[in-house]
Amino acid sequence: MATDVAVPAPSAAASKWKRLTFDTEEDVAVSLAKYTAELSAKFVAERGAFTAVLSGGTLIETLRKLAEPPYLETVDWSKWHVFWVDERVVPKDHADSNYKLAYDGLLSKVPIPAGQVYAINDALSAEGAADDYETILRQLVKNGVLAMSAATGFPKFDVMLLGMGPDGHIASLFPGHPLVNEKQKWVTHITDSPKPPPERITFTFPVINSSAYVAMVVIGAGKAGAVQKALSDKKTSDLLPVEMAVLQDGEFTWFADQEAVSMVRN
Ligand SMILES: O=C1O[C@H](COP(=O)(O)O)[C@@H](O)[C@H](O)[C@H]1O
Repeated sequence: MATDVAVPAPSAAASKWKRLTFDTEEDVAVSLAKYTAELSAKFVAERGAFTAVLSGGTLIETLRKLAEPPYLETVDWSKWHVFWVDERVVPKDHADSNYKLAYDGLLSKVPIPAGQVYAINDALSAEGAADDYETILRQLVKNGVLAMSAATGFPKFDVMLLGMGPDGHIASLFPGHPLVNEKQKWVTHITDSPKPPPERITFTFPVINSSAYVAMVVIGAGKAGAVQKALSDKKTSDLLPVEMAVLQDGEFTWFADQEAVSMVRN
């Protein structure tokens, strides 16, 4: 059972925002698969392609129902283009790789053409891999696969399916780290991530905030403190990264279980 709350986000008065709360993680997984499949159908019909950005972490497990019937058969996987909002700079077969996590949990089970899955070049340094990934994105904009936001001048992905750490970090944008203030680059790198492994690449806030749709998926009591702060209408200057995700011209949806919103006052 979902509780659907659609109110202006305290930090995003101008952007569309809603919170969907479910009794269990299983219910979140059911709704997230439906949401993603519906967006895929919408964008494939409108523009003949669907650009989907994944995070690592627990998000991939909660996406599991997308690789099951009916979506396994009904989604037009041939039109999908898959990206990572962040990636650890490790070999693609390493246990810490976000690519490996998504491959094992989703991509190996659905028929997305291999050339439309944009993993990082794991032979490069963190800086080199970030520059290389941005170059690939720029080429996809030229090809018309990836849209641009008229509002921001940054790429506009059709959907970003994101998780959040217990500290409120999203992508590899961590609380108090200078990377949260990057305003020019599309993709940047970090060599001192407070969460291991230390070397990562990450989309920047201008790119995240240019998305058409963002699903922020939060499960479990470990996320409750950050969820409470993010959903509070009392904003302080020490914004968590998740509070800096404010879409310019898109729709932001929280998918939460009861435990994750257990500290939120309705
Ligand atoms: O390190 C990372 O952590 C976040 C959150 O992960 P979770 O396991 O707490 O859901 C994830 O979204 C990000 O992609 C990943 O690199």
